[in-house]
Amino acid sequence: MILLDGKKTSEAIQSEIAAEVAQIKAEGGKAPHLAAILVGNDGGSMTYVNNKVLACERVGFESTLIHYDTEVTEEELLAKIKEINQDDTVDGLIVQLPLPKHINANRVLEVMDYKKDVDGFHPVNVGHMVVGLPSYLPATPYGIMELLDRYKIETKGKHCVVVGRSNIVGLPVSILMSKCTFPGDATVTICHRHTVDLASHTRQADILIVAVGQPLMIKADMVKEGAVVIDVGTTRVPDATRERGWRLRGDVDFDNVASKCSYITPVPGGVGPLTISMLLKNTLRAAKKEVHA
Ligand SMILES: Nc1nc2c(c(=O)[nH]1)N[C@@H](CN(C=O)c1ccc(C(=O)N[C@@H](CCC(=O)O)C(=O)O)cc1)CN2
Repeated sequence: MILLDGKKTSEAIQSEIAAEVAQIKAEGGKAPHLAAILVGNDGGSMTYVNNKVLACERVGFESTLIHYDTEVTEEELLAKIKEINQDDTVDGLIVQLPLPKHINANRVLEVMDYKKDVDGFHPVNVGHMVVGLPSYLPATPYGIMELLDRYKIETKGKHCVVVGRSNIVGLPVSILMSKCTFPGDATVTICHRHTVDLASHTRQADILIVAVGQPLMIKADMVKEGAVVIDVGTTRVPDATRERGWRLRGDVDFDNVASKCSYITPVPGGVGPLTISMLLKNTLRAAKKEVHA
């Protein structure tokens, strides 16, 4: 079994980005600039956004964090997004998800300038991704593709089973895996909450990607011998033995599944860190006007 080391891969990607940014600056160019909007005080969301800001500093980007109380109105949020759309000093904009229930996330994503949508969630970028036009790929699926690529894992003709159909991970990764690219060219099955006999599907997977947020849902008897297993889950579960009172759990029962796999991602240290590096990569591409002129 080979561990897919997301932390090490993420560090390598960030070093590559930092070198490119240093070069841009040395040639008199400006640093890429990411603006991040956070609403509310959810512990996980605050950690992720703070880590994004720290990662920006590490690679030499500029960043702006805009933090609203949970009570912010949708109108206020939309007005801020429109203001940033017009701000030529900002290359990339993200709104951390999930948003509070009183805010319509689709309206928020649609009002964003798709040229600055470095999360790749705007319908224009989603559509471009589907038909193979230049687009920002959503960071987590992009990270999964990067991991498969860097570890040279064969995907062509393989059966890839994706568990979960979210717009952030499950749906886009299933599209990317089915496309005629490397990694890709896989035969893809998407499973979700209404799938009957989930195990009968997951057991057929050469590549199993799980993104449901249900700790330890995938047990050893649900995985084929020699499968590649990508665990996207990062749920905080109470744990009194830890100083912070919780620990992170993936969707896969790693301790019992790992020995059956050819490759597997750990949690933490698997797909999560790549999400941040691929966001940086998209922001760099935005600054270079590489995706949309
Ligand atoms: N606007 C967005 N919102 C959300 C996205 C996204 O891509 N854009 N994805 C997730 C959360 N997410 C990034 O925002 C994210 C999740 C996990 C990690 C990560 O590094 N996880 C570490 C553990 C970190 C910890 O201690 O909690 C790991 O798995 O090793 C980074 C980013 C939903 N919202």
